Amino acid sequence: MELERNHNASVLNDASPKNSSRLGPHSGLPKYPTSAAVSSSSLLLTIPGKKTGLLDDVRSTGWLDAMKSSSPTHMFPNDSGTELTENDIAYRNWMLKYPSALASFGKLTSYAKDKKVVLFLDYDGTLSPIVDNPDEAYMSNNMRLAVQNVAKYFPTAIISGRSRDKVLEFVGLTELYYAGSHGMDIMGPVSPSTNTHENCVRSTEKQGKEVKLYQPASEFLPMIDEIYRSLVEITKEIEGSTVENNRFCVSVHYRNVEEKSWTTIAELVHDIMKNYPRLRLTHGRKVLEVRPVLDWDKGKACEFLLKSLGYSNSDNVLPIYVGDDRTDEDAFKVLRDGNQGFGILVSSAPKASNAFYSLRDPSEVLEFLKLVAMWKESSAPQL
Ligand SMILES: O=P(O)(O)OC[C@H]1O[C@H](O[C@H]2O[C@H](CO)[C@@H](O)[C@H](O)[C@H]2O)[C@H](O)[C@@H](O)[C@@H]1O
Repeated sequence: MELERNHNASVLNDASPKNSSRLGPHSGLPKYPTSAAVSSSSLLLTIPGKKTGLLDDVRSTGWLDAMKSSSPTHMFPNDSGTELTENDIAYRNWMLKYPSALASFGKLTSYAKDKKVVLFLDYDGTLSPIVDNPDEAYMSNNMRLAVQNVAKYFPTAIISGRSRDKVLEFVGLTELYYAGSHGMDIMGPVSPSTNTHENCVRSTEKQGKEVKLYQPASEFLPMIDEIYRSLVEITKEIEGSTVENNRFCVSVHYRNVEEKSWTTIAELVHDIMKNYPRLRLTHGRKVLEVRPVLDWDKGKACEFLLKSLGYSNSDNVLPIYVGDDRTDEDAFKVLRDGNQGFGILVSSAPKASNAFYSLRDPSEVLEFLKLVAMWKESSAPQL
């Protein structure tokens, strides 16, 4: 599995930022204009030529392996004093490399001293538990309150694979910044620093607030709508499958599909993708995600938002990104490579990551956010 290999290759030995000085695909006839004709051409990714046409590509390219491993079995370390299982031991060993952000909170606050903390939060599996029905992935009121509290003190952005409107509907907090469609639909602060970006426009959101909208994949909208309709059509006979239109990308869910039909679903999606060389496929948690071939992801979205906030190349900022999914790794990597903050991986199973710290599940994310707000409240100057 390519992603796993990449992560293993890029994970550093020292999981703590302490040693850091700052902190720390497809061919076929194109149906749409080629890169020369699109305004975001500088963001277009080059995808290696696809091997010619066999259906067993699905197996040879590792799609099925990736589908099977896309949502790891949950393992809960045994804290009750009884004998540890192999899984418990594996998780504990893994935590040596990715320490708990709760247990390491003192250390984290020492990095944050005299810096402006900026919080980036993924939605599904981070703020809301993973559930069978994507339309019912609600976050708890306690979580909402905790996010609202941290946002009083720190610029806070939600970075999700969902459409921006959908994630805003779930979160319901207008004081935050939002990046939907894996960062391809950003609603951020108005600032002159990002005005030079193409596809960047000022807008007024429903509550009258002036915001900046950045949608680097806007010319892909007709293509995304078209493939969404085709995916709905071809998967309609597969019991349990659902297709979600996330505006600039599409999710094909197979969480509720019997495992024996996964090959069929993979082959159907693979076949359709052959007609769309300008779209690519990534894997999430029991979901296949179709998105534009664009050099833009959650990591780029973080960089864009930091720049909009006036913090690019700043030593005085500590960005913290909390996420559970493979797509969050792009953001973890940006922070790690830039020595400019750290990622916190939400996972109850060991996995290679570019994050520095870990939290086990959304309930620990809640505790973490509460601690962050309490820390700020207790360190605020008394009037
Ligand atoms: O970036 P995220 O906010 O984590 O969004 C990633 C995908 O999340 C959703 O799917 C996942 O959560 C669902 C609800 O718990 C679950 O049923 C599904 O199996 C998971 O893959 C969302 O529905 C997708 O569109 C997002 O791309």
